[in-house]
Amino acid sequence: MADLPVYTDADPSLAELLATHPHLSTDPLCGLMLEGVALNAIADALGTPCWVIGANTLRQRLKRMQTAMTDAGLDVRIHYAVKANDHLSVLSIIGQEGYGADIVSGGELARTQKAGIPAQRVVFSGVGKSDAELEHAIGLGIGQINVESAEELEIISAIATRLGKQARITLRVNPDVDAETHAKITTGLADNKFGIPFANAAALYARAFTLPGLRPVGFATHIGSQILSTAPYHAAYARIADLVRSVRASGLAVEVVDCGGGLGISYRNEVEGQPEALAGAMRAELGDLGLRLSIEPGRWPIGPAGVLLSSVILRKEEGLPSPFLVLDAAMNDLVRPSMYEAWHGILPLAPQDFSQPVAPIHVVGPVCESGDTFARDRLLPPLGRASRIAILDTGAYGTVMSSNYNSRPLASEVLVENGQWTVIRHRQTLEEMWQDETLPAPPTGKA
Ligand SMILES: Cc1ncc(COP(=O)(O)O)c(C=O)c1O
Ligand SMILES: N[C@@H](CCCC[NH3+])C(=O)O
Repeated sequence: MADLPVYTDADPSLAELLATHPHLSTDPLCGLMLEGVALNAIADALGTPCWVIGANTLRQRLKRMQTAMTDAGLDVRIHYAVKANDHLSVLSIIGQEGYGADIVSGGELARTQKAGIPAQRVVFSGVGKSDAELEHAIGLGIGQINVESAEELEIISAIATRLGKQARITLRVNPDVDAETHAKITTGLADNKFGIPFANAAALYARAFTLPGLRPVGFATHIGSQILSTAPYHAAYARIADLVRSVRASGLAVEVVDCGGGLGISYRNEVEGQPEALAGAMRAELGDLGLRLSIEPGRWPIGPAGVLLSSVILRKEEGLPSPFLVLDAAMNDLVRPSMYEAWHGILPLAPQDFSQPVAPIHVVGPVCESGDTFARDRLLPPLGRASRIAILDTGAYGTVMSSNYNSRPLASEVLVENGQWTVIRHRQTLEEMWQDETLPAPPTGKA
């Protein structure tokens, strides 16, 4: 793996995007295909916008992660980060394949249970777990709680004692390491809200052994998301290894280290994070300590597996320096470009569009914000009203970050598996959008 992301000024061409997305292909009659299924057929049946996830891509990428760990001689448990894509169909694949889950809320915990992932395979992270969430998790016998503050340690001890249970905990340590990613998704710097300050971790770990209702088993760390270099992983794990050695020297047992998630993918032309390099960092820094290791990947396994299908509502070019392609998908569907200036590949669906000359165009949604922009000056063939496109690499942090902004219904979702496609969520109806709202009761008497 190249240690640094490779950026060039040029956007990848349509052919290059196809080459870097092996689950996508083009057919001379059907156009763009995902895992052998024509995306136009899905859009014909369900309309757009519509999310499509390739189950085999998800399975293969998880398997590649597990194999990378095994090949490095490591015993590593994979806890899929539910926040990346929490659909029950996705979670049931995770459960069937024998992986565990990393959760950050009671809602995510409930989803893992509904999808059949045993509570013992679930790890609970997060900087502010409510009492009710902790009670539920401890009551279920959750596999591990990653404690993120001194106060939370006391709260968990009190709740577990009240329930007559032992909570298996690690301390999530903030190693103060720069993950070299977007500031909004950096979590391992000292002034980020996450984790226990490195300098306090050993003393707090010792305190955990003195509190009732706790079974301290080790440490966790997670330095951020969309990480493309292995250097930050080495730096973070080296610090955790130092911590393990020093608390062991003081006579305390350390059984596990949870190495977090964060491995990045190639959205534009970056070299994607390599599980083998991650495994190498884990082995180099933590491999000789006799620990059981785990990871919490979200984006890497599922990001590339998904696309968002959309149709062009119209083209707007009169009197403009640069034309606009207005889609029926918007920032309420996929917020990443507006929130992080994220670059997502865009491919046309029609077969003939792959051989047309390309020209720059701004690609926007219909929401009333200028930030509702998917791409600026994107080189695309001459698309117009009713043309369809796929926005790539939207399997992670896509549907889960959708909203009803501008009273736009949530889009439908499809799972492709073994050449077949199934609707896994129908487009939200207007009634479903407002079903939880109530009108104030009419006044009953005179004022
Ligand atoms: C604690 C924790 N674990 C795992 C993840 C998953 O990260 P990613 O999707 O980048 O693998 C996150 C998100 O950054 C997280 O906060
Ligand atoms: N939502 C972010 C990732 C956040 C990771 C969670 N801690 C994204 O879309 O890139």
